[in-house]
Amino acid sequence: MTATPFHVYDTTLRDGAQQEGMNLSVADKLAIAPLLDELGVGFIEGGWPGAVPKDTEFFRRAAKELRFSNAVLAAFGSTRKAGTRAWDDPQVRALVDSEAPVVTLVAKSDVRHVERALRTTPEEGLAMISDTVAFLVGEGRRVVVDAEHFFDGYRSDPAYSLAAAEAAFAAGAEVVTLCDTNGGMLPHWVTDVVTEVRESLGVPHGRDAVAGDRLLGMHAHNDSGCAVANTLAAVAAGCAHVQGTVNGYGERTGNVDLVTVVANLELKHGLRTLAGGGLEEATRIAHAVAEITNISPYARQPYVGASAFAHKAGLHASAIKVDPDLYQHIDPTAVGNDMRMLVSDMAGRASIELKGRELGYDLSGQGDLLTRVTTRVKDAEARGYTYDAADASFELLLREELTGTRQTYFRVESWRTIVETVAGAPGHDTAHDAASRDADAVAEATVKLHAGGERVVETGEGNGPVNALDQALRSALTRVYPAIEKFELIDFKVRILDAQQGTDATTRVLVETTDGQHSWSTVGVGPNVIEAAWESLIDAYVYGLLHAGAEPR
Ligand SMILES: CC(=O)SCCNC(=O)CCNC(=O)[C@H](O)C(C)(C)COP(=O)(O)OP(=O)(O)OC[C@H]1O[C@@H](n2cnc3c(N)ncnc32)[C@H](O)[C@@H]1OP(=O)(O)O
Ligand SMILES: CC(=O)C(=O)O
Repeated sequence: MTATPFHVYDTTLRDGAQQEGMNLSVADKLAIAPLLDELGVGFIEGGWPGAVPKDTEFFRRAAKELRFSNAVLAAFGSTRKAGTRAWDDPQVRALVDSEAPVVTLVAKSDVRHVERALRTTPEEGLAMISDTVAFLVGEGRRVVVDAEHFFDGYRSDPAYSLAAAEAAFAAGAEVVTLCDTNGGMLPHWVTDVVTEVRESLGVPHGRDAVAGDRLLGMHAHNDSGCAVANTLAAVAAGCAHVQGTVNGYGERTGNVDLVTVVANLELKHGLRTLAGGGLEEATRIAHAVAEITNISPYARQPYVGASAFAHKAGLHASAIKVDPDLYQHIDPTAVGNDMRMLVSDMAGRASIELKGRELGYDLSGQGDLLTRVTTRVKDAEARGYTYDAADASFELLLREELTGTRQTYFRVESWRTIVETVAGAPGHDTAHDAASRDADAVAEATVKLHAGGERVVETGEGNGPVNALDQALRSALTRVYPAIEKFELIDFKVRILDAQQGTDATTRVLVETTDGQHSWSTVGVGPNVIEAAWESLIDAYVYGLLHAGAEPR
């Protein structure tokens, strides 16, 4: 007998899509599925054919268009309706028609749900499970049974929940997944229930299972904040199949984050769960899925978040300089992530040295320089600057200390901006209220500067003063520095730092700029929002020119 491989079962395309605000098209699903296969999951649940028209179409196209290296497709659906026959139930037939080799049936295993939600008898509830599983097995399908509300049901009436699981196994189900549908379980409850169920049903522990053995699975939701812990507890207690979603998408507070689960199992328990070394691609894949779902990745997500290995405190950096393991639970490359140093008022010299290394500057052995930069950063942060969100401004500061001079591509003589509403302008209606007149405001900016051996005076128009300044600066500089044509301001964040000062408050402006390939962030601070934005904008242009390799003219 060969050992049964551990099952990693992804339900991003089905339960993940049940997340509020998520709406996956067929094309989105067809684009996500290959990423899940690349990650190395064994099962990809594509949706509920027969119930959701897009899912029916997904299975139709997937059968023709997708070829997986690691995964098989699973079609999800429910057991037959009460009082019907499985082969007559159109939704059960749609599961067969989907041509998915695996069918996952949601089945009621809490007798209270059978009586109150299905409005049928406990006996008919069990027959619905056995008939449907037996029919699908007869149709040549591998069957997984998702025993809905299993933990709640078992804690209230263990005999019925066990009978539901036994009915599924006896009819030929390969896996019975114990579902914490309401997500309220705690890890020690999960340990107790899984252990008792295994013993009652004669299911071997996952680590001892061989082909043909009954297997238990775990399907966790995160309502109690314990989804990962509950899934790990279930595996430790003997489950050999885990279900979850990439990025923890799902109903309410989400399903368990499958990447966190497999990273813990592989890196902490030494269990082989994914095919083909996909864990090292996990960060890229999780972010690529987030691009398709159009939900911004969560920076503090375990393992794959942008902040998962970002270090801010100076003391952490000083130890990391000796050995990164001193302040990291794993090597970030194991999940395809990177260590990053954040520079802020909490930085020490070690933070600056490591940040310098990250940016390509070897600052080792330059104690005085490190002290000067650390002091400048702390002083500037006390005045409102923030460098952990503005790497480009930090690099300009560092270069200034390294070279003793600030790189200048142009010398600004003056700048000015005006905002006005023009009566009679297209779309302007003088009869409107004040709020609508504000909507017609236009901005104009003038910059006077010296570049390329000339004095240049340019104006720019925009929908706001910063946009107008950006336009004017661009017009003034592009002829001398053509690289600027590719620069685009993509984000602009304003924060009032001492709000109790009212209109006298200090303002911080963060600007993000791209050249189409890379993006960089800069910071400016001032009593006036436009002044702060101007400072940030100038840093953005200087940094962009520096990295474009422009020669000052
Ligand atoms: C825990 C989970 O997340 S399970 C996945 C849930 N996902 C979804 O619900 C998304 C897709 N769902 C849908 O498109 C629709 O809800 C459908 C097509 C499934 C059902 O819609 P409708 O046919 O309009 O039925 P309606 O919502 O009124 O009632 C559901 C029916 O399913 C029955 N049912 C519910 N659970 C089960 C089950 N596990 N097994 C068999 N029948 C079930 C109910 O008893 C009810 O039957 P009735 O029509 O005889 O009263
Ligand atoms: C099956 C499922 O999605 C649940 O019980 O949560």
